[in-house]
Amino acid sequence: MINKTEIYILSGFLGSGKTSLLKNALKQEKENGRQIAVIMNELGKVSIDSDEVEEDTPLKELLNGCVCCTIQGQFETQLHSLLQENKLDAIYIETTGVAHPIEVLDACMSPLFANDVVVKCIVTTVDVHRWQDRGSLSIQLQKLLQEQIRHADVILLNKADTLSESAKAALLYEVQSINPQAACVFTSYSSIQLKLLTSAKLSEKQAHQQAHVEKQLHLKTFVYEFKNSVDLEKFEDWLRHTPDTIYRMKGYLRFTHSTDTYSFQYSYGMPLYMKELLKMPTNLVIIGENLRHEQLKKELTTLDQV
Ligand SMILES: Nc1nc2c(ncn2[C@@H]2O[C@H](COP(=O)(O)OP(=O)(O)OP(=O)(O)O)[C@@H](O)[C@H]2O)c(=O)[nH]1
Repeated sequence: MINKTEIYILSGFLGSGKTSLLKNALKQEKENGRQIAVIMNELGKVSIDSDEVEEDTPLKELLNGCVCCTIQGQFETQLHSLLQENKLDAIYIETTGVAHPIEVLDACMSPLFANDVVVKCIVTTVDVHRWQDRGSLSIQLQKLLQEQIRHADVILLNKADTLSESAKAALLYEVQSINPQAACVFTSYSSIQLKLLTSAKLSEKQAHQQAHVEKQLHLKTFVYEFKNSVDLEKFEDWLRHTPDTIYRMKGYLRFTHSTDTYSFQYSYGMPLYMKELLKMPTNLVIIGENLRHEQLKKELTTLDQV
């Protein structure tokens, strides 16, 4: 089997330490001899942080918009071309400080290449001082900080060197009450051992262990490749019975009633089908929490019968 390219999503509020983390990770990846590319997304027209990436690392910049809002299509194109032009072990994506992790994950899982990549983990850096003062932020930004923590697999509580032990304990308690599953570490200048990220089979392992006890799980993705055309009615019936912890589905499908390929989008319970002019790979990408991979596979295989 061809090795999939690992994707690491670096999330976290403005100034929380994402670029420091990226620099750190790239240095260690280089020492390990792995081939890495970087996508940097910044809101401004000019990238400042891209100078931090050495010239031999393929770099794509997405400026003047946020992956998760205005430029998702552009992001997918860039990711696709990075994957086609290079043989990569991993891609690091530094998101804007205001990106929402689910939307970024969504953008990484285009049905065009979902089978060639594996999103290893979402890492969220938290500026502990900003967190302590979060009451001064707008409600929306406070909510975003929480969401960035809630959906992370690894959380770096950064700029923690000046915190007292009791302040650390209180902080850890707060963060873990939002996200009990993530690995949480206190850091200074986002300094970590790369293993914390690369061994983040973590989320899969946790998912597996916890599937038996029905605890809340992390955000997961699942890709199914259809071999055959599908009966639309049965497909819609299946959709109606999917759990509401599935936030998003997208892909390309062929139906028994037509020779065309359809693009399929599904969010907030609403399916949308559109005729595709090109022949696309019939992948279905599913994003959600508590995804039961085996169950989904079984159900989709049943639909996928001639
Ligand atoms: N004192 C202190 N400063 C830090 C620490 N980590 C990062 N900084 C500084 O905080 C600033 C922001 O860090 P970055 O790594 O650029 O953070 P970022 O999340 O990439 O920032 P944006 O790209 O603006 O969203 C920089 O000036 C860093 O040098 C830390 O642990 N302690």
